Amino acid sequence: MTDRHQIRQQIRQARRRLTTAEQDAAARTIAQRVAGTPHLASARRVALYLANDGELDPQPLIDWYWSRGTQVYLPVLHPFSPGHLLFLRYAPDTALIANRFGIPEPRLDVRLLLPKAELELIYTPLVAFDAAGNRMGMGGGFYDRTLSGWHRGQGPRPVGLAHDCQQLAAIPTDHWDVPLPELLTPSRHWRW
Ligand SMILES: Nc1nc2c(c(=O)[nH]1)N(C=O)[C@@H](CNc1ccc(C(=O)N[C@@H](CCC(=O)O)C(=O)O)cc1)CN2
Ligand SMILES: Nc1ncnc2c1ncn2[C@@H]1O[C@H](COP(=O)(O)OP(=O)(O)OP(=O)(O)O)[C@@H](O)[C@H]1O
Repeated sequence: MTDRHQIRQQIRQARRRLTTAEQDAAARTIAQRVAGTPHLASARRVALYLANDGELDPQPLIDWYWSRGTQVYLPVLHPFSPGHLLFLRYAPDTALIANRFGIPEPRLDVRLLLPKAELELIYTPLVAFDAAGNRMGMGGGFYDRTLSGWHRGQGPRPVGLAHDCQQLAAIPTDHWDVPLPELLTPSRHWRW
Protein backbone atom coordinates (compact mmCIF):
# COMPACT_ATOMS: atom_id res chain seq x y z
CA MET A 1 0.00 0.00 0.00
CA THR A 2 1.27 3.43 -0.89
CA ASP A 3 1.43 6.35 1.52
CA ARG A 4 -1.11 8.17 -0.55
CA HIS A 5 -3.53 5.30 -0.51
CA GLN A 6 -3.34 4.98 3.28
CA ILE A 7 -3.73 8.71 3.81
CA ARG A 8 -6.77 8.79 1.54
CA GLN A 9 -8.46 5.92 3.35
CA GLN A 10 -7.77 7.40 6.77
CA ILE A 11 -8.97 10.92 6.05
CA ARG A 12 -11.98 9.80 4.03
CA GLN A 13 -13.03 7.70 7.00
CA ALA A 14 -12.52 10.62 9.42
CA ARG A 15 -14.73 12.96 7.39
CA ARG A 16 -17.42 10.29 6.89
CA ARG A 17 -17.62 10.00 10.69
CA LEU A 18 -18.72 13.63 11.10
CA THR A 19 -22.32 13.77 12.25
CA THR A 20 -25.06 15.35 10.19
CA ALA A 21 -25.19 18.21 12.72
CA GLU A 22 -21.42 18.76 12.37
CA GLN A 23 -21.66 18.66 8.58
CA ASP A 24 -24.54 21.17 8.56
CA ALA A 25 -22.73 23.54 10.90
CA ALA A 26 -19.52 23.33 8.84
CA ALA A 27 -21.40 24.00 5.59
CA ARG A 28 -23.17 27.06 7.03
CA THR A 29 -19.96 28.43 8.52
CA ILE A 30 -18.19 28.24 5.16
CA ALA A 31 -21.04 30.07 3.39
CA GLN A 32 -20.83 32.86 6.01
CA ARG A 33 -17.06 33.05 5.65
CA VAL A 34 -17.30 33.48 1.89
CA ALA A 35 -20.06 36.08 2.31
CA GLY A 36 -17.69 38.06 4.53
CA THR A 37 -14.70 37.84 2.18
CA PRO A 38 -14.99 40.48 -0.57
CA HIS A 39 -12.84 38.85 -3.29
CA LEU A 40 -14.80 35.58 -2.92
CA ALA A 41 -18.21 37.18 -2.45
CA SER A 42 -17.85 39.40 -5.54
CA ALA A 43 -17.00 36.65 -8.06
CA ARG A 44 -19.51 36.49 -10.93
CA ARG A 45 -18.82 32.95 -12.18
CA VAL A 46 -17.69 30.22 -9.80
CA ALA A 47 -17.28 26.45 -9.97
CA LEU A 48 -18.40 24.46 -6.94
CA TYR A 49 -19.10 20.74 -6.49
CA LEU A 50 -21.77 18.51 -4.97
CA ALA A 51 -20.62 16.88 -1.72
CA ASN A 52 -19.69 13.21 -1.80
CA ASP A 53 -18.19 10.86 0.79
CA GLY A 54 -18.20 13.27 3.74
CA GLU A 55 -16.76 16.25 1.84
CA LEU A 56 -17.51 19.71 3.14
CA ASP A 57 -20.98 20.39 1.69
CA PRO A 58 -21.01 23.52 -0.48
CA GLN A 59 -24.82 23.60 -0.88
CA PRO A 60 -25.46 26.53 1.51
CA LEU A 61 -22.72 28.43 -0.34
CA ILE A 62 -24.29 27.53 -3.70
CA ASP A 63 -27.67 28.76 -2.42
CA TRP A 64 -26.07 32.01 -1.27
CA TYR A 65 -24.35 32.58 -4.63
CA TRP A 66 -27.63 31.81 -6.44
CA SER A 67 -29.45 34.31 -4.24
CA ARG A 68 -27.16 37.10 -5.44
CA GLY A 69 -27.22 36.12 -9.10
CA THR A 70 -23.73 34.60 -9.28
CA GLN A 71 -23.40 31.97 -12.00
CA VAL A 72 -22.55 28.58 -10.49
CA TYR A 73 -20.89 25.73 -12.42
CA LEU A 74 -20.27 22.07 -11.57
CA PRO A 75 -17.58 19.64 -12.74
CA VAL A 76 -18.66 17.01 -15.25
CA LEU A 77 -16.41 14.09 -16.24
CA HIS A 78 -15.27 14.63 -19.81
CA PRO A 79 -17.07 12.07 -22.01
CA PHE A 80 -13.99 11.10 -24.07
CA SER A 81 -10.91 12.83 -22.64
CA PRO A 82 -9.97 10.67 -19.64
CA GLY A 83 -9.00 12.52 -16.48
CA HIS A 84 -10.41 15.85 -17.65
CA LEU A 85 -13.35 17.88 -16.34
CA LEU A 86 -15.86 20.10 -18.09
CA PHE A 87 -17.77 22.83 -16.23
CA LEU A 88 -21.53 23.11 -16.77
CA ARG A 89 -23.96 25.74 -15.51
CA TYR A 90 -25.85 24.72 -12.38
CA ALA A 91 -29.22 26.32 -11.62
CA PRO A 92 -31.93 25.20 -9.16
CA ASP A 93 -33.79 23.42 -12.00
CA THR A 94 -30.77 21.69 -13.60
CA ALA A 95 -31.32 17.97 -14.27
CA LEU A 96 -28.63 15.86 -12.59
CA ILE A 97 -27.47 12.32 -13.31
CA ALA A 98 -24.96 10.19 -11.38
CA ASN A 99 -21.52 9.87 -12.99
CA ARG A 100 -19.48 6.65 -12.85
CA PHE A 101 -18.37 7.47 -9.31
CA GLY A 102 -21.98 7.94 -8.21
CA ILE A 103 -21.61 11.71 -7.90
CA PRO A 104 -24.52 13.72 -9.36
CA GLU A 105 -23.57 16.00 -12.26
CA PRO A 106 -25.50 18.03 -14.86
CA ARG A 107 -26.47 16.08 -17.96
CA LEU A 108 -24.08 16.98 -20.76
CA ASP A 109 -25.50 19.85 -22.82
CA VAL A 110 -23.12 22.04 -24.84
CA ARG A 111 -25.34 25.08 -24.26
CA LEU A 112 -24.50 24.93 -20.54
CA LEU A 113 -20.74 24.53 -21.02
CA LEU A 114 -18.36 27.30 -19.95
CA PRO A 115 -14.69 27.36 -20.99
CA LYS A 116 -12.77 27.15 -17.72
CA ALA A 117 -10.87 30.37 -18.49
CA GLU A 118 -14.16 32.22 -18.02
CA LEU A 119 -14.55 31.04 -14.43
CA GLU A 120 -13.22 33.41 -11.78
CA LEU A 121 -12.88 30.85 -8.99
CA ILE A 122 -12.82 27.08 -8.76
CA TYR A 123 -13.74 25.82 -5.31
CA THR A 124 -12.00 22.46 -5.12
CA PRO A 125 -12.95 19.41 -3.11
CA LEU A 126 -10.00 17.58 -1.57
CA VAL A 127 -9.18 14.67 0.66
CA ALA A 128 -6.25 16.15 2.59
CA PHE A 129 -4.27 19.38 2.85
CA ASP A 130 -1.27 20.59 4.83
CA ALA A 131 -0.14 23.92 6.31
CA ALA A 132 1.86 24.68 3.14
CA GLY A 133 -1.19 24.52 0.86
CA ASN A 134 -0.45 21.13 -0.64
CA ARG A 135 -3.58 19.29 -1.67
CA MET A 136 -4.42 15.64 -2.19
CA GLY A 137 -7.58 14.69 -4.05
CA MET A 138 -9.46 11.49 -4.79
CA GLY A 139 -6.63 10.25 -6.99
CA GLY A 140 -7.95 10.87 -10.49
CA GLY A 141 -5.79 13.92 -11.19
CA PHE A 142 -8.94 15.73 -12.40
CA TYR A 143 -8.32 18.96 -10.50
CA ASP A 144 -4.55 18.82 -11.00
CA ARG A 145 -5.15 18.82 -14.76
CA THR A 146 -7.80 21.52 -14.51
CA LEU A 147 -5.51 23.77 -12.45
CA SER A 148 -2.22 23.08 -14.19
CA GLY A 149 -2.08 26.51 -15.87
CA TRP A 150 -3.55 28.87 -13.32
CA HIS A 151 -0.34 30.20 -11.76
CA ARG A 152 0.84 31.11 -15.28
CA GLY A 153 -2.27 33.23 -15.62
CA GLN A 154 -4.23 30.58 -17.54
CA GLY A 155 -7.45 29.72 -15.83
CA PRO A 156 -9.24 30.50 -12.60
CA ARG A 157 -7.84 30.63 -9.12
CA PRO A 158 -8.59 27.62 -6.92
CA VAL A 159 -10.01 27.86 -3.41
CA GLY A 160 -9.95 24.64 -1.39
CA LEU A 161 -12.88 23.69 0.87
CA ALA A 162 -12.32 21.19 3.67
CA HIS A 163 -13.11 20.16 7.21
CA ASP A 164 -10.43 20.88 9.83
CA CYS A 165 -9.97 17.12 10.33
CA GLN A 166 -8.59 16.87 6.78
CA GLN A 167 -5.38 18.70 7.71
CA LEU A 168 -2.18 16.64 7.84
CA ALA A 169 1.31 17.62 9.02
CA ALA A 170 2.76 17.08 5.54
CA ILE A 171 1.41 15.72 2.27
CA PRO A 172 3.69 13.81 -0.07
CA THR A 173 3.73 15.75 -3.35
CA ASP A 174 4.50 14.99 -6.98
CA HIS A 175 5.56 17.40 -9.69
CA TRP A 176 2.05 17.66 -11.16
CA ASP A 177 0.40 18.60 -7.84
CA VAL A 178 -0.85 22.17 -7.80
CA PRO A 179 -0.56 23.81 -4.36
CA LEU A 180 -3.53 25.90 -3.31
CA PRO A 181 -3.26 29.69 -2.83
CA GLU A 182 -6.25 29.69 -0.49
CA LEU A 183 -8.37 27.25 1.50
CA LEU A 184 -11.36 27.59 3.81
CA THR A 185 -12.18 25.35 6.76
CA PRO A 186 -14.85 26.05 9.38
CA SER A 187 -12.21 27.36 11.78
CA ARG A 188 -9.72 29.07 9.49
CA HIS A 189 -9.12 30.97 6.29
CA TRP A 190 -5.75 29.84 4.93
CA ARG A 191 -3.91 31.99 2.37
CA TRP A 192 -0.52 31.16 0.95
N1 LIG B 1 -17.76 16.02 -5.04
C1 LIG B 1 -16.77 15.77 -5.88
N2 LIG B 1 -16.98 15.82 -7.19
C2 LIG B 1 -15.96 15.53 -8.04
C3 LIG B 1 -14.68 15.21 -7.55
C4 LIG B 1 -14.47 15.18 -6.14
O1 LIG B 1 -13.37 14.90 -5.63
N3 LIG B 1 -15.55 15.45 -5.36
N4 LIG B 1 -13.67 14.94 -8.43
C5 LIG B 1 -12.32 15.14 -8.18
O2 LIG B 1 -11.47 14.60 -8.79
C6 LIG B 1 -14.06 14.43 -9.75
C7 LIG B 1 -14.41 12.97 -9.62
N5 LIG B 1 -13.27 12.23 -9.15
C8 LIG B 1 -13.34 11.09 -8.39
C9 LIG B 1 -12.27 10.25 -8.38
C10 LIG B 1 -12.34 9.05 -7.67
C11 LIG B 1 -13.49 8.72 -6.96
C12 LIG B 1 -13.64 7.43 -6.23
O3 LIG B 1 -14.59 7.23 -5.51
N6 LIG B 1 -12.77 6.49 -6.39
C13 LIG B 1 -12.96 5.20 -5.78
C14 LIG B 1 -12.67 4.14 -6.80
C15 LIG B 1 -13.75 4.26 -7.83
C16 LIG B 1 -13.62 3.36 -9.00
O4 LIG B 1 -12.57 3.38 -9.67
O5 LIG B 1 -14.62 2.72 -9.30
C17 LIG B 1 -12.17 5.05 -4.54
O6 LIG B 1 -11.14 5.75 -4.40
O7 LIG B 1 -12.62 4.32 -3.66
C18 LIG B 1 -14.54 9.59 -6.95
C19 LIG B 1 -14.46 10.78 -7.66
C20 LIG B 1 -15.18 15.25 -10.30
N7 LIG B 1 -16.22 15.48 -9.34
N1 LIG C 1 -1.43 18.06 -15.23
C1 LIG C 1 -1.44 16.73 -15.43
N2 LIG C 1 -1.21 16.23 -16.65
C2 LIG C 1 -1.23 14.89 -16.84
N3 LIG C 1 -1.43 13.97 -15.87
C3 LIG C 1 -1.66 14.42 -14.64
C4 LIG C 1 -1.69 15.82 -14.35
N4 LIG C 1 -1.96 15.95 -13.05
C5 LIG C 1 -2.09 14.70 -12.54
N5 LIG C 1 -1.92 13.78 -13.49
C6 LIG C 1 -2.01 12.30 -13.29
O1 LIG C 1 -3.15 12.00 -12.53
C7 LIG C 1 -2.90 10.93 -11.62
C8 LIG C 1 -3.53 11.21 -10.26
O2 LIG C 1 -2.88 12.28 -9.61
P1 LIG C 1 -3.08 12.57 -8.06
O3 LIG C 1 -3.04 11.30 -7.29
O4 LIG C 1 -2.17 13.67 -7.66
O5 LIG C 1 -4.61 13.10 -8.08
P2 LIG C 1 -5.37 13.92 -6.98
O6 LIG C 1 -4.77 15.27 -6.77
O7 LIG C 1 -5.51 13.10 -5.78
O8 LIG C 1 -6.80 14.03 -7.68
P3 LIG C 1 -7.69 15.28 -8.11
O9 LIG C 1 -6.78 16.32 -8.72
O10 LIG C 1 -8.67 14.73 -9.08
O11 LIG C 1 -8.38 15.77 -6.91
C9 LIG C 1 -1.40 10.78 -11.55
O12 LIG C 1 -1.11 9.48 -11.99
C10 LIG C 1 -0.83 11.81 -12.50
O13 LIG C 1 0.11 11.20 -13.35
